[in-house]
Amino acid sequence: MEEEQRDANNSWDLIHFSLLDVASIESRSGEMTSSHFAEEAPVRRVALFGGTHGNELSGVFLVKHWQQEGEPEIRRPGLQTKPFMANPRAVEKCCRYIDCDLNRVFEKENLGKPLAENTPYEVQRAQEINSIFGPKGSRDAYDLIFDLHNTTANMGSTLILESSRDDFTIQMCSYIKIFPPQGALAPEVCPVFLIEHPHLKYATTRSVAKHPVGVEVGPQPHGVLRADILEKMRKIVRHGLDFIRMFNAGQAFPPCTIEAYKIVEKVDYPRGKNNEITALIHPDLQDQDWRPLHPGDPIFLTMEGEAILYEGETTVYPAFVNEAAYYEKQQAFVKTVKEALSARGIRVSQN
Ligand SMILES: CC(=O)N[C@@H](CC(=O)O)C(=O)O
Ligand SMILES: [Zn+2]
Repeated sequence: MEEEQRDANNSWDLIHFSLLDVASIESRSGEMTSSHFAEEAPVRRVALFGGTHGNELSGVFLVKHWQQEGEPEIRRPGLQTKPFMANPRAVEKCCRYIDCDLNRVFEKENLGKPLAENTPYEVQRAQEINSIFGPKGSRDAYDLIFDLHNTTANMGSTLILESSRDDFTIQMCSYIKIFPPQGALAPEVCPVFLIEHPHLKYATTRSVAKHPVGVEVGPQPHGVLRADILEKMRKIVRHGLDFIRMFNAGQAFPPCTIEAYKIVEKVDYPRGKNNEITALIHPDLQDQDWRPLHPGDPIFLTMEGEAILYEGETTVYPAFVNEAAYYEKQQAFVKTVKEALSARGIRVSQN
């Protein structure tokens, strides 16, 4: 991403940092200690999932590598890190999924369903994953899962969070975004995408862990490996693991506020009578993920050359623009809004 946006993001962070209201942070916490740090359990069991979608090859390739190499890159003192291929049958076929999207089936209902002959492969696999890394929502669940994805959209290195109340993952994102030398991925920014929403949230594979973290790096076509994209994903994982190690070792992290993009709406393509797509993503919107979309800006282009405009009343920030995997989900892009995400100060509990 370009300098301009990075500067904008940084100044935005700074403004909100200086406005940080410590009293409101304190009021969120019953457990706050006298020095204003919430104590959290150590994060000891961490899984690295690749191949949740079998054609998103950065994660597939990294997980295969880490499994072979005996994990030197991902080993950290006091941490158990497990690289894991989430959908091996889809990986083998280099397709997103076999029967249904694995990254949508982790509702409690599916996880507890008795298996039958016609149970989709991914639902069976979800139950296996839940028994290895969950059970979802229980004390026995893995502490944290990094779930590695690629997108065909120009989203850069995006971190996906599921909850605005998960101090640990917000602190981790803050560390990855802004810590020395100038942010782990400098000069690139690392947008944080929040999928918390009453209807739009989906039941992800990583949601079996206590702290789910999605890593979404693009643009990369499905079924293709790009060295630049792989390197970005790898850096995020390394810095994420460093953060966990420092936290477990007793480092305290002060309250922080980061900029996030929160999902507000999915937008479908214009469609004709037989539900066929009648317009393409407009060239002015293509590759413009995380850039402001203002009322009146073009979003689609018909075959007759007519621009279809964004008719909303407020500026939004599009993401997953022209994601290949979302044509079947009837989704051309998602609208997000900027939101400040605050976390309490945290440090590891001693008992
Ligand atoms: C392109 C793609 O697969 N994106 C992921 C996003 C996520 O992991 O939350 C998905 O739709 O499951
Ligand atoms: Zn994916």
